[in-house]
Amino acid sequence: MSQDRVSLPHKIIGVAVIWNDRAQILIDKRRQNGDLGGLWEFPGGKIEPGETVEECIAREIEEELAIEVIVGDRLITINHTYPRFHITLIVHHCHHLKGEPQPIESSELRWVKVLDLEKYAFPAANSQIIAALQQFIN
Ligand SMILES: Nc1nc2c([nH]c(=O)n2[C@H]2C[C@H](O)[C@@H](COP(=O)(O)OP(=O)(O)OP(=O)(O)O)O2)c(=O)[nH]1
Ligand SMILES: [Mg+2]
Repeated sequence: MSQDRVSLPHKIIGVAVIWNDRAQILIDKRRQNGDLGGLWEFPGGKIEPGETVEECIAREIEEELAIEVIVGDRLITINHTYPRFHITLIVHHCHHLKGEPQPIESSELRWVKVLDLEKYAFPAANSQIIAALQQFIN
């Protein structure tokens, strides 16, 4: 059977835009192997059953980066279809509280200004997040 639209898996992801006190955002580089390998992203991961998006984001950030954040307002929700799955990205602003971020599940971390985000290669779904951030700072 061919993989038509409706048969694709749907991932629902909590995504963090983590701000520091210098108005920079934390981005991570996905490992080279696997889906969207080598691209930069905002930290986050799948919402587990029974979990709110805020709980998911706080948990993923602890697991992926070993830091504590305050999860704040929602920036945007994006639906996107990749060749092999559908994705919903629920993106929240977060504030970095404590801990030095560690690249536990990624190959690299970087604090960047919103205006520098365009220098990094992100997955296709992220262009709407970056546009929302550019609007947010204006
Ligand atoms: N965290 C995060 N994921 C993103 C972004 N943009 C984007 O397309 N994604 C996609 C990549 C992944 O397919 C999914 C994130 O879920 P995940 O971190 O649990 O997935 P994964 O591919 O690393 O692992 P898995 O599905 O094999 O368990 O969302 C982004 O900015 N941040
Ligand atoms: Mg993840």
